[in-house]
Amino acid sequence: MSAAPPAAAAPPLVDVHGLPAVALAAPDGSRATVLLHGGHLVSWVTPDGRERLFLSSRAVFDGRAAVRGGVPVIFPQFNARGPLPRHGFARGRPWSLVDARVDGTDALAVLRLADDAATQAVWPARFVVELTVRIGGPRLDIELAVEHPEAPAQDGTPPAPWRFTAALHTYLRVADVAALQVLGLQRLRMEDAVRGTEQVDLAAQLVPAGETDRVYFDAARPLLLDDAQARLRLSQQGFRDVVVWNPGEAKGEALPDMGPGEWRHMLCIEAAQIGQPVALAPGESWIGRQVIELDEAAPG
Ligand SMILES: O=P(O)(O)OC[C@H]1O[C@H](O)[C@H](O)[C@@H](O)[C@@H]1O
Repeated sequence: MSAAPPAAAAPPLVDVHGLPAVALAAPDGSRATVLLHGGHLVSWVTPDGRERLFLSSRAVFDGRAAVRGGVPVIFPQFNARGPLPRHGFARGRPWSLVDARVDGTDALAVLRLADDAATQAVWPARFVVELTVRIGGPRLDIELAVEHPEAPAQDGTPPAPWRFTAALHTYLRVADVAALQVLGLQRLRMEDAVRGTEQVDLAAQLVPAGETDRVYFDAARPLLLDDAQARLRLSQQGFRDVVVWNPGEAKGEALPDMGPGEWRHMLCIEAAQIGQPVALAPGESWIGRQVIELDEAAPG
């Protein structure tokens, strides 16, 4: 898909390891960088100057592969739960910049991905996906809007309903994955891909120990991530499920695009829609959002 021209007020694109990106700067000093490749947020810096997202030192920026870190957009299929390549195709496609500006105390960017010949070759659906990244204060707000347009495809095929799963696959930077806890997941139905079990999680907190790969379903309450450096509050709307992932030592060291030992400094807490795929008829749309806030009462 060719990139749409940015809106008049949009800042010039910057270069991130050879890929075009939009750089956001809010009046309070918070900053973010979003690659057009994948609509991929790769950096979020809070006003205190601290990077809050993990980005692998060996991330591949070749304009095809998914970047290891930041916030990959997973659409229209989560993981291997369908016929498409793992995690769908949105994270490997070129998105276009629709808007980027300062809005009061915030800075925001809007990026768009629409179906084209390449997506239709693997997934015969007409779609428009818009990602809005908004920063300001100690807060990151990411919205994913998915629309089923009413118009027929270019070849005249009438629009038909389709279903998708999705996630904002957020890689949080943590001091030490073995010394943190996630609160708010108790009493949720959970699929544990490491143990191959499905159960209701009764633990008051999740303390990742080794490889962790879990889907928690119908996670309605906000989560807290406490580590030595900060307390983050994560909330979501639209997305019903939460994924918590860390590859652990053996798989983390084996990932070709993860630097040595770096798996210790990341934890993915993903706002996801997995258990109940969303069905959209022509003209319908769906919105999911993940909001991450630094709790300033905590140390760090
Ligand atoms: O390596 P990727 O394709 O980016 O996937 C990374 C991870 O994503 C999700 O969190 C899944 O639950 C994991 O099973 C998967 O390993």
